[in-house]
Amino acid sequence: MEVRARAPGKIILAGEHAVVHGSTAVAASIDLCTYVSLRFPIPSDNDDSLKLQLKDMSLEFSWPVSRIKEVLPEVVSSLSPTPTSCSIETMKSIAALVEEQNIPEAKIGLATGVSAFLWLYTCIQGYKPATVVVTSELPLGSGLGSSAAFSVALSGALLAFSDSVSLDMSRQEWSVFGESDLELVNKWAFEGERIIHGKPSGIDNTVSTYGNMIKFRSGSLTRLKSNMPLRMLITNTKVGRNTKALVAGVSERTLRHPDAMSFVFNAVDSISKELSTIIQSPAPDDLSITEKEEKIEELMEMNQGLLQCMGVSHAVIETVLRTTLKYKLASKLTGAGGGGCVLTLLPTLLSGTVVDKVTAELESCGFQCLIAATGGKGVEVCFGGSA
Ligand SMILES: Nc1ncnc2c1ncn2[C@@H]1O[C@H](COP(=O)(O)OP(=O)(O)O)[C@@H](O)[C@H]1O
Ligand SMILES: C[C@@](O)(CCOP(=O)(O)O)CC(=O)O
Ligand SMILES: [Mg+2]
Repeated sequence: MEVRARAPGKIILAGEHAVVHGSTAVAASIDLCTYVSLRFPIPSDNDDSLKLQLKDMSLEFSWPVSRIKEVLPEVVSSLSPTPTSCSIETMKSIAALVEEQNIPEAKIGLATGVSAFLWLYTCIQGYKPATVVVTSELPLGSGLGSSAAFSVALSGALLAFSDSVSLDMSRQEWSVFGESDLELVNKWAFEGERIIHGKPSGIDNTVSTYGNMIKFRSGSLTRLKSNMPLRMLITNTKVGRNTKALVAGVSERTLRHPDAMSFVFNAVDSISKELSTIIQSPAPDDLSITEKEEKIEELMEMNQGLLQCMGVSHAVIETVLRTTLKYKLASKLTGAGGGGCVLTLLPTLLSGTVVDKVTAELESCGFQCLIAATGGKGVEVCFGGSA
C-alpha cells in the first residue's frame, strides 16, 4: 500500500511578518513542490520500524516503533481526529527521539522538520511501522515555504490513509481532497509549521494547501482571482537563515517599540489590501496593465522599506535591490528575509534582453535566478501507480 502527496511552495507578494501580528498578506503558490510517499510494510517484510528518508539530503532516520511507543506513550492514548498542538513536555520527548539519530551538525536545521514529522505521524497513524520518503524541488530555508510544503505534503499523505478523510483509493492519478478534508490537511500542517516556526501565521500552509493566490488575515483566507499577468523573477541569494529566529526577532522588536511597530503593521495591512484590489480589478478598467504594474512596483518598494523597519532585511538583499534598480525594476524580499529569496516584478512590456541582462548580473554575484509559474494547484495525492 503506497500513497504519494505533493504540495507547492509559495511567494509572499506583500505582508510577511506583519501577517504574524494580524495584518493582511497576499501570497501565491509556485510550481515547485515537496513530495512525500508513505508505504506500510507487508507482514512478510518483518519490519517493525518507522523510517524517514530525506532523499535530497541522503539521510535516513529509523526508529523501532516500540521505542516511539515507549517515549511517546500518551500521544496515541489521547488520539483525537481533530488537530492538536504538541505540548512542551511531548516536544521534549520528541527532541530526545530526534537526538538519538545524530543528525550531522551541518544539517541540524532539519531537526525541527524531523520533530514535526514524528508528531504528525504518531498523531495521525499511531505506532504503525512505515517508510516515508521525502523529496523536494524547493530550496530549504530560503523563503519559498519549504517548511509549509513539507508539513502539507506530509499531512496529506498521512491523512490519505486515515479514516478521517474520504478519498477514492482506486484512482491512480493525482487527485484533490474535498473541501472539508482540505481543511483538515491545512490544520494538521499548521501544527507541523508550529513545531518548525514557533509562531506561524498560517499563510504558508494555507496557500500550499489551497494553491492559487490568497489574501490572508488572522487565520482566514480569501481566494483571489488575478486579473492580470504577474511575472516575478525570484533571486535566491543563497544566504541561509531560519524563519523561527527571524519571526522571534520581529516579536522582540514589537515588545520594545509597540506603538511604532503597530504603525508599521498597519501600513503593511494597507499595502496588502491595495495590492489585492489592483490584482483583482477587472482587466479593461480605467487602469492599463502598465499603470497597474507601476502601482504594484511602488507598493513592493514600500513593503520592502517596512520590512527593513522590522529588521529582517540583509546586506545581500540590498545588493539585489540595488542591482535590479539599475534596470528600473522594483524588488522586495519574500518570506522571512535575513537572506533567502527576493522578488522582482517583470513588467509585461519589459524586453527579453533586459531580463537576460539583469539575470546575468545577479548570477555573476553568485545568486540563483528563476522565473516560477505562480497561482497553480494546491496539495494533491496519488495512490499506488506511478503518476
Ligand atoms: N524536505 C524537507 N525535509 C525535511 N525537513 C524540511 C524539508 N523542507 C523543510 N523542512 C524543514 O523546514 C526548515 C526550513 O523552514 P523555514 O526556516 O521556515 O524556511 P522556508 O520555509 O522558507 O524554506 C528546514 O530547516 C527543515 O527543518
Ligand atoms: C515570516 C512569515 O510571514 C513567512 C515565513 O515564510 P518562510 O518560512 O520564510 O517561507 C512567517 C509566517 O507568516 O508564518
Ligand atoms: Mg517556512
